[in-house]
Amino acid sequence: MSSAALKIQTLSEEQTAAPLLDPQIAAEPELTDGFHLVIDALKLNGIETIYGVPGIPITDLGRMAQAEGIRVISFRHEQNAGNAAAIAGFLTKTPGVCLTVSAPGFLNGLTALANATTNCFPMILISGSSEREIVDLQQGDYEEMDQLAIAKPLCKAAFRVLHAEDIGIGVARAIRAAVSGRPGGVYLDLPAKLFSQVIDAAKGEASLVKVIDAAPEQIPAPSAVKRALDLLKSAKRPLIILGKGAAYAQADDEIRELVERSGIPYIPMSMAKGLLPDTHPLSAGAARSTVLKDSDVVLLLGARLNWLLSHGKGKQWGEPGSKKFIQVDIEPREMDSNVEIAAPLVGDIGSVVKTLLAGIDSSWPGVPAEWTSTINAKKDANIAKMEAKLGKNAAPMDFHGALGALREVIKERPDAILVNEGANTLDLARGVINMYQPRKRLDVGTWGVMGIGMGFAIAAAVETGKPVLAVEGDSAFGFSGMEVETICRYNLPVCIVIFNNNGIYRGTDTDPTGRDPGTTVFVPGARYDKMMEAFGGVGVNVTTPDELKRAVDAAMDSGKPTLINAEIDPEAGSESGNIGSLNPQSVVKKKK
Ligand SMILES: CC(C)(COP(=O)(O)OP(=O)(O)OC[C@H]1O[C@@H](n2cnc3c(N)ncnc32)[C@H](O)[C@@H]1OP(=O)(O)O)[C@@H](O)C(=O)NCCC(=O)NCCSC=O
Repeated sequence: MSSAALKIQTLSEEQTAAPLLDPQIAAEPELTDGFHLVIDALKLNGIETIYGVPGIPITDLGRMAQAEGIRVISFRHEQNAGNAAAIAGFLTKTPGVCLTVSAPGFLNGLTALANATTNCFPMILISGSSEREIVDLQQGDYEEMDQLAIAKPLCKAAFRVLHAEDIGIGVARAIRAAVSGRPGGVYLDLPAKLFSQVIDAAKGEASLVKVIDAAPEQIPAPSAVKRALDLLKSAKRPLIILGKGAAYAQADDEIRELVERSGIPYIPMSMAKGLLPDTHPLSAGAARSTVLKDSDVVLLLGARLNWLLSHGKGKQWGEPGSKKFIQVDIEPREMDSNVEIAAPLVGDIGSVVKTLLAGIDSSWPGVPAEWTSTINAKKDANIAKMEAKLGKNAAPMDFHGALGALREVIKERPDAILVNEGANTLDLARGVINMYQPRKRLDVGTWGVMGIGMGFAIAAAVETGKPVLAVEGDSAFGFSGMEVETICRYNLPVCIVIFNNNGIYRGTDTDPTGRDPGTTVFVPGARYDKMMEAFGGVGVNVTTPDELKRAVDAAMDSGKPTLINAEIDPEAGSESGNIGSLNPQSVVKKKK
């Protein structure tokens, strides 16, 4: 029986005083209300978890959802709850739900919603909102704001439900919009009055909608597949680029087969690492510059030609006109967004890869040995260069020494989830820490946004039950650090390692006037581990890679919430990590 069925009986005083089996009461229709209908609609559509922050007007919604068996994870800030919902969507292909209060809470969640949309993560931000009548006349309601209008440009779709009988269709629209086609963020506005609207339970139940086949397969046209295969066959130096769209698709076996059967070298974008193990012989990740520059045909599989790939042009891509692109994407308008796409393949990744595989048969020409040996030579040289930097067990630690220790942790526990954010901490970890399984590396994504750390870590632990290692720059951690309390409260198997070099990029900046600290430095020698201890978790301070490895091993084995403050040399680190070239710098000297 649905939760809508028992609920509310509005009894007059005389009725309450009457005997229990009074036929007059038995004849009362069963009632339900907006609160229960929202919960029923979510449950009907397989939503098992809500990430949010309680408050007016959704406090009771959270309580009731918990009572009805939905897992409700309450955060300390909406942005972190939103990030959790977004990554839950990425991991499960079901929209992650974030629940926030009106105006300020809604705005706090909006960054995560916009980030989810940019990254193509399916997510629904449900916010309570103030009374329409007062908001529209701008009469100064509590937390007055036209939230729907504000959300619209920042997400894929935005809906408002005004009547209890429309809750079912509103939730269904939100779910379908989030996951169908290119996934993204959806906003669902639920004004406070809606929750207490009472309607007949049977009518309410009949109004619920179960979304059938929320993200239908999209099969590419045979002519488009032939065009792509012909181009791929003609290549002398082919390359596959795996993006996080490929990781999202959960077509892991087919993608692996495509790479292995075609013999084409591949590079993974950051969150596609582990789709095939980074140690795979066809991985060209350690020869990135070479393959981007020298390849002649590039198959983009769920990867977009945005800033992370230098928009598909310029020095990094070799001689102008030297490249032909095949692009696989579910969104037709992605094609030609930066350069000409010679063979657009529009469809869902799973369906497209299956059709490509059908064309890779015994007549497949294979990949010229000259190309693979060029790649292997570059790979070996870069790997040897990298190895020389790892394994230094000195204090103070540099980034490579510390990351060398963490590389071993993931090698020994390939099913653990790695969350990673920072500048140097992100860029260097991406290269050093090999991944072995799909969707195990979660990071700053398309925007390079800081602040995803604790939200991602919490959702990863909740959704997968696997141990999570969050490798955080000290600055990046600060954006969501208060959620260590949430991690302790829910006793989640999350181990946070903070690369603490006393500042952003480095810890050595100074104020030329001598008045204040430099703009990029933090309190020197801060002990982030004490934050975790304050909430009953395990805090450890380490100064060498050996100590770091021991502490992380203990945390991953015990599953206890742990925060390890890893003291990194304040001199270590470079400006903006390795994307410093994007950071404008003044060349004009100020006149005295
Ligand atoms: C833009 C990028 C996709 C591309 O960066 P690149 O430096 O060109 O590539 P990377 O993959 O990091 O590789 C750097 C070099 O290391 C080599 N490389 C990669 N993996 C390995 C391994 N395992 N061993 C040895 N060498 C390796 C790779 O071939 C490159 O060398 P060569 O082939 O010799 O070139 C990436 O930097 C990125 O994802 N950046 C996002 C950064 C971000 O969002 N920051 C948040 C902003 S924080 C605000 O400050």
